[in-house]
Amino acid sequence: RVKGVTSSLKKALHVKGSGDVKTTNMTALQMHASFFDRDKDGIITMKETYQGMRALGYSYAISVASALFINGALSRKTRPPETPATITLPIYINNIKNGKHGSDTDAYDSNGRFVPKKFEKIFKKYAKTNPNALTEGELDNMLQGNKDAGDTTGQIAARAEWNLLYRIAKDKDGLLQKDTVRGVYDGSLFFKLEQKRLSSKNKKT
Ligand code: HEM
Repeated sequence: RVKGVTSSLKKALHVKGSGDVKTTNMTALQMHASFFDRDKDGIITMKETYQGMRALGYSYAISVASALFINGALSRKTRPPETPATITLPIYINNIKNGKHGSDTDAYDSNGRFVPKKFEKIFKKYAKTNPNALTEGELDNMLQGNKDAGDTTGQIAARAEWNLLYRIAKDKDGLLQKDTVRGVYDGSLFFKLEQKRLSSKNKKT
């Protein structure tokens, strides 16, 4: 259960009423991926990855490249054995834990559940300037520190994930706040950022 969840997240997860969101059947990693499942059918097509990225404010080029890379990397890993491969490279949210790679923070366990201790460790170890935020340099130190030997793929994937995050989620001082990073793990940050963009667009028109 996620307490204090925003109304936008509830809406996005199709939850009605004022109680907590029941996410008992979803791991944090499944919720992270679910933002991109625009039609909520459990599958993320390349088009949906692209649309999700655009909704977060990424450029056309970054969104196209991310859709190709992310779906390219995760479709085969998450496809159920009985399901035939297709060139549209869908990602299957049920099996998203199979998309985990090395050189990460371990804040998702092997089942895709959130591990608070590992999340806290990020800030204890690397947030030297401010206890509750990472500077760009500290983020780089973290990526260096998380490197597993001989794991080029994991290192590239981890760098891509954190660079993408930094781009849209840094504050006006260039800091990645702890609360913000927490929101990436259950996907709530994505819903919040989309909502923020939508409401600022509406104000302009
Ligand atoms: C704007 C888009 C995205 C951003 C900013 C982002 C960011 C992140 C971050 C920061 C992590 C944590 C890595 C760590 O703990 O070291 C992560 C993990 C992960 N993300 Fe995303 N992500 C995005 C889109 C996606 C999409 C579209 C998918 C697939 C549907 C996805 C699947 C995963 C998976 C499988 C992991 C686990 C990696 C691991 O722990 O080994 N992400 N992501």
